[in-house]
Amino acid sequence: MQVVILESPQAVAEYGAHIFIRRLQKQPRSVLGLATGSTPVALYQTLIEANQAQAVSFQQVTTYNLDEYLGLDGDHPQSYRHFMNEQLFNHIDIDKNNTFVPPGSASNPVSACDEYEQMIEQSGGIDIQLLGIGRNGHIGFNEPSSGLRSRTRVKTLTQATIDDNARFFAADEFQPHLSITMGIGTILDSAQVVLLATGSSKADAVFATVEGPMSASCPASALQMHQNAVIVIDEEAAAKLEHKDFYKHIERENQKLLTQLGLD
Ligand SMILES: N[C@@H]1[C@@H](O)[C@H](O)[C@@H](COP(=O)(O)O)O[C@@H]1O
Repeated sequence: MQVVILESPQAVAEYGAHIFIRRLQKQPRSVLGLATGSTPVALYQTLIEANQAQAVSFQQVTTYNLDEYLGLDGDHPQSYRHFMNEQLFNHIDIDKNNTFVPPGSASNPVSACDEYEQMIEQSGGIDIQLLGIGRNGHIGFNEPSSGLRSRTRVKTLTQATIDDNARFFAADEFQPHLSITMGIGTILDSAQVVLLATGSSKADAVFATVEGPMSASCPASALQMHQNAVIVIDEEAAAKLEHKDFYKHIERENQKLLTQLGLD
């Protein structure tokens, strides 16, 4: 697990975006795993700017989103499909037919989950998966107690997650308590994982993810088992890490090596 600690949320977004940009420059046909929430918004903005400056193209890209609320149609303003259109897809040269979000309004959500897994597999698997993290350590909507090898399925949201996400819904609006989410096993199958976290409200979850025991109590801690996981965080989110200085030292050494090899 590589831990990159940066000064500000903006630096986190740019560092994360450049991982995607470099990958797309090398491999324009990439399959990207995407995330919602407030954290990735600045990263998406950086990708939009890079696309508009013609530094990167999404014409051959396929995307799979992590999760969706069960019971919300893609046209619903609080659906994650709508979020992705607004925050990214409407502003880049991607073919929307190649963008996939779990179908929140599927008549049979159980078989829709299996189909989503098959579609990812048929695309050749995910090259880079972007993740945010919930305050309780969830990734996607894999809440604490999720199986560490779970696949795409219907998940019940915890009250903590419902409360955290209530800010996006009007007071009298229907807020789903169920979701469809890629499983932890699905996420671990991605060739690379990039998790972003910013702000002090994420410090406990980041600590449990990086330095806690691997446990279903903190679903993101399963990333300790991933061969290529990068955790990009700001100082506030890193505040509780015991080995913070060591991670910074490693990152400086990595950068030196990349410069020597002409790969920076
Ligand atoms: N399902 C999403 C997660 O994928 C996201 O990581 C989390 C954190 O969101 P934020 O970045 O707004 O803190 O929110 C939601 O619950």
